[in-house]
Amino acid sequence: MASEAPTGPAGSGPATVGDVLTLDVGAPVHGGHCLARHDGRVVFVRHALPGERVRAVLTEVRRKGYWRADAIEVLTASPDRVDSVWSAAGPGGVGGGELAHVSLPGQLVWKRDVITDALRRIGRLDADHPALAGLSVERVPGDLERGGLHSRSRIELVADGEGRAGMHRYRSHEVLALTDMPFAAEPIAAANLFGRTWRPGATIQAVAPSDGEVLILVDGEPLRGGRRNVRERVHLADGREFAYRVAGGGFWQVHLEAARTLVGAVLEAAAVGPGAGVWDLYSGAGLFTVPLAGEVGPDGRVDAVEGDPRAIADARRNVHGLDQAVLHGGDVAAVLAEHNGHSGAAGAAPDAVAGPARGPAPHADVVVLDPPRAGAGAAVMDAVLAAGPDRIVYVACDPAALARDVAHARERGHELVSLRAFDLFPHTHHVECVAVLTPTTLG
Ligand SMILES: C[S@@+](CC[C@H](N)C(=O)[O-])C[C@H]1O[C@@H](n2cnc3c(N)ncnc32)[C@H](O)[C@@H]1O
Repeated sequence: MASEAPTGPAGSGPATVGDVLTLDVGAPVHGGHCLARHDGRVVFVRHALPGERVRAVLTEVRRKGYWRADAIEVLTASPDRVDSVWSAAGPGGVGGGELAHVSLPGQLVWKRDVITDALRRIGRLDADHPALAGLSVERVPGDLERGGLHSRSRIELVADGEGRAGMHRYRSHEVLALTDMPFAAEPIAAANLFGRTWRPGATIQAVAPSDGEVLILVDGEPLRGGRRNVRERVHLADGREFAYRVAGGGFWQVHLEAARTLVGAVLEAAAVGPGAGVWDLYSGAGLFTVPLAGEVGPDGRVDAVEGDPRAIADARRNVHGLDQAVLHGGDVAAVLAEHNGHSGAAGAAPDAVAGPARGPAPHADVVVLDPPRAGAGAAVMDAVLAAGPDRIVYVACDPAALARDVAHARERGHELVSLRAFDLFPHTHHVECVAVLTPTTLG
């Protein structure tokens, strides 16, 4: 049973999980929490908003570190507070809907503030850095009309001990059964995932591709047998269209509008023309590789590096007929380290799977990189800088990792010259950035 702990500066005794505190909530921080303090100690509070006063139950207590808490009662509400669009993701519920109690405009402000904070604190950008000055998080088409719901072409569920589809409780392995998943695209919502039983413990993946029927994989196997891949089509605003084969359980941008939005933003940021040399790192099934190969044309070259063999197999098919696209399978750091100091022709990059040369070309005019949440890291960033690009286009799903890599590049003579951010995960803390870095010695 929760107990009210004193909120004064002294004499509160050892705090324990379940204690309830009154907290004045401060700025949002990366991960979907807001910052508060209790007796000088940092408390990361979920389900709250900046400026609110809340009663919050402690969910994690570190003797010498920070605490975590869930807001369970709002004493003074922010104007951005709304009724949660997904109560199952509320206090004590599943993870993945940590901004469901925030208005859609408020979510954009929240995410902008988190990006700005990360780039100032971790990236060491000045408060008035031009890339931050005009930053606003862009909403993608359809989200306002749908209230930020039904935008995901992919969801993953887990069956509980009774075979009911659900998701993990936040920061727990416990599965909570659900009756729906309001972020799933309509074709997935219509697939009756919650109206049947599954093998207890099974992982259920549902994919609604832009071209074709919903695919359901249970522990990686197609529910009804047959195909494991889906077809995706990406239509750009200028009328161009690209087609892809993608492994059902493999990586593809999740929001219905994400692939189109990011390809458009990357092509604009990369600004490559015929004959250019491009590296496309963490290239997946070739979402950027295919259009970049079109931009550089037959006289250019796109070296794509990807570690997942399924994605590389799909990419090989997706770049069919584009001889200027050269695929390299393997860990990005290993492929680039192997290449370092070798010419493309003489290098021995691990598992070069297509094209005339065995390693990425030693020089790149533009490097596009789209790493996983952990970011690229120092070794990859050093290899990117060593390729001497005029532009680095960094697609980031984690503002803190982006900020670390930006700091590394800035210490080595590159500057962040533009930054866009897209809300591709409404009602969650996630946000996608497209950053451009250029050498300070240029121009
Ligand atoms: C965020 S996804 C981007 C994929 C692609 N750019 C897209 O937008 O569809 C990151 C990709 O990096 C790959 N990856 C993750 N870590 C890697 C590593 N160390 N080396 C090579 N590829 C890696 C994953 O398999 C995944 O395909």
